[in-house]
Amino acid sequence: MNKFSDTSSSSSRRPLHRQMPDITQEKVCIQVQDFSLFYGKVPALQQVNLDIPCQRVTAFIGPSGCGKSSLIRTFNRMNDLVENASHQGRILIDGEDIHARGVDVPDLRRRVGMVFQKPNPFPKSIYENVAYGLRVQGINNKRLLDETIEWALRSAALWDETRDRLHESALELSGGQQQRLVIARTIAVKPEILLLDEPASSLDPISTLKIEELIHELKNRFTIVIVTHNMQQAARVSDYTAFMYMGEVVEFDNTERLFTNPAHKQTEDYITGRYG
Ligand SMILES: Nc1ncnc2c1ncn2[C@@H]1O[C@H](COP(=O)(O)OP(=O)(O)OP(=O)(O)O)[C@@H](O)[C@H]1O
Repeated sequence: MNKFSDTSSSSSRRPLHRQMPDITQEKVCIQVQDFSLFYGKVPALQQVNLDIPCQRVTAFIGPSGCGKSSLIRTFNRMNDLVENASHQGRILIDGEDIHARGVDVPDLRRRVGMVFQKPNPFPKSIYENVAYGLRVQGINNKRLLDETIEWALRSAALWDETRDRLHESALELSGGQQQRLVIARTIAVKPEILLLDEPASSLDPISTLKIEELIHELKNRFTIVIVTHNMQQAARVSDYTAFMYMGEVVEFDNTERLFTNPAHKQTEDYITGRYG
């Protein structure tokens, strides 16, 4: 049972019209405005509106196929790589429309880093994995590389385990270490936003715990958006949670309130395990 699993009775449920959390005290980092996404003619996201705050952890939860990954993948325009994908509406990051003409997409992907479900280290050394994005930027100064790689590995809670084997293959690391290495590689280029798409779902419980602790540490420096199937994980790591269903955001609120006093019956049914 998670710490927020005591859902309240419907008599104390908040009014259904309330959809957005009170984030007026927060600086907004990502604004999703009337955003719809289609694969061919089939809608995957419908009229999504969401303000995601800076330097907080925002979780997307919802049943399989509800559009969580599709939404997170739009934040760094990964959906550009899907041939038949199209969209309507806008996504603003730091107030700028990411689909506007002239946007530098590789730079957007540096600013908005992404970590996937399965760890995907390159078949290179630990050092060269973390150096990769820096070298792409033309940084080859050894001292600067060494310093940044140490910083990234420390930030990803992997330095102590790798400091003596930096030039060994990354593929020799365990799955959990590989996922922390991928996080180190992602943060080495100093993104503003970290997108985590089910980052722990292929890991054992100890490695999962380490990733969750890491998310807690990293949120002071990055805006984090995480997709997870695991509601306990959403409750543990996030400040805000969006519950999605069939391409729509049904409810978005601060995490504790969403799990203890959901405004919508669909949310309550999902978090109490009635479907999904
Ligand atoms: N490349 C694609 N081409 C066509 N349809 C797609 C593509 N990617 C996703 N979809 C469809 O879009 C809908 C939303 O999928 P998405 O992967 O975003 O959901 P999800 O909530 O992340 O699911 P899961 O939790 O199972 O990963 C689904 O109906 C899915 O089949």
